[in-house]
Amino acid sequence: MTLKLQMLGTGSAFSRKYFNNNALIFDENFTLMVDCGVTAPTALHQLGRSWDSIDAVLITHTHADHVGGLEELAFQMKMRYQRKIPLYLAEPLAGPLWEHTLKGGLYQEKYIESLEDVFTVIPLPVGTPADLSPGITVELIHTRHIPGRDSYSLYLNGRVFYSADMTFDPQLLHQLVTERRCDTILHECQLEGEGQVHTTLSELLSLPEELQSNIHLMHYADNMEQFRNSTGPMKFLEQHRVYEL
Ligand SMILES: Nc1ccn([C@@H]2O[C@@H]3COP(=O)(O)O[C@H]3[C@H]2O)c(=O)n1
Ligand SMILES: [Zn+2]
Ligand SMILES: [Zn+2]
Repeated sequence: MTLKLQMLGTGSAFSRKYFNNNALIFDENFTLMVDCGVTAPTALHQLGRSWDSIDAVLITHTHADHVGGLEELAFQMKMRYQRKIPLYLAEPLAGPLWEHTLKGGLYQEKYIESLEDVFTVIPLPVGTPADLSPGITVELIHTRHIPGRDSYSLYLNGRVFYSADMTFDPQLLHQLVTERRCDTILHECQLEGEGQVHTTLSELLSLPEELQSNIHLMHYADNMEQFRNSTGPMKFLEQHRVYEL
């Protein structure tokens, strides 16, 4: 079975052109949504897909460009489709996701009083692969993003690294490629300025060229076109295009 990737959006948090950096990862049998930001409902609509076509959602961390569409997903599944889909996430994210992000919009006495009332909440282990479907395996890797907040990257099917939001970690990238057979890296990329909470293009360009040739860039700003010829062998992922992983 071929694993496929379709980005619902490829933009940075405040992008207006490219939408939030959310993904569909799918094969013939199963569609996983990776992060569900503010723009995810519109992105799905533009693709002609309904919420009902999503089998599960996975959350990497609780910034709005990654979880801001979950309220609609929860309401639509609960009221329109009468379904509870799996919500995969690292266990430390579950409390904050409900208490700090979703409760304000979703809470209803005796109807929606917890995350479990709208999703089948499935905590994922960190550092150990878990089967989400017969063809999709995910290992969470705890990575640095915002001090004092948990955030996770994904290692898919033992060969594809999905950075989500993270600061530069060349050691991890080297280790994945040299010791763990990683052949595809989908990496966030801050095009300009210092990388306080993200990984910059300059940092990625400091990696060996062979490693760069495995990297596809995402989570980029609206002036991406200005950098088209400045990324070495790295290519920008495009919103809505279907890639075989
Ligand atoms: N210390 C911080 C915290 C946040 N931010 C910006 O807010 C965005 C939240 O979503 P993101 O995709 O993680 O990108 C963050 C920064 O743009 C930032 O630039 N510096
Ligand atoms: Zn983000
Ligand atoms: Zn973030």
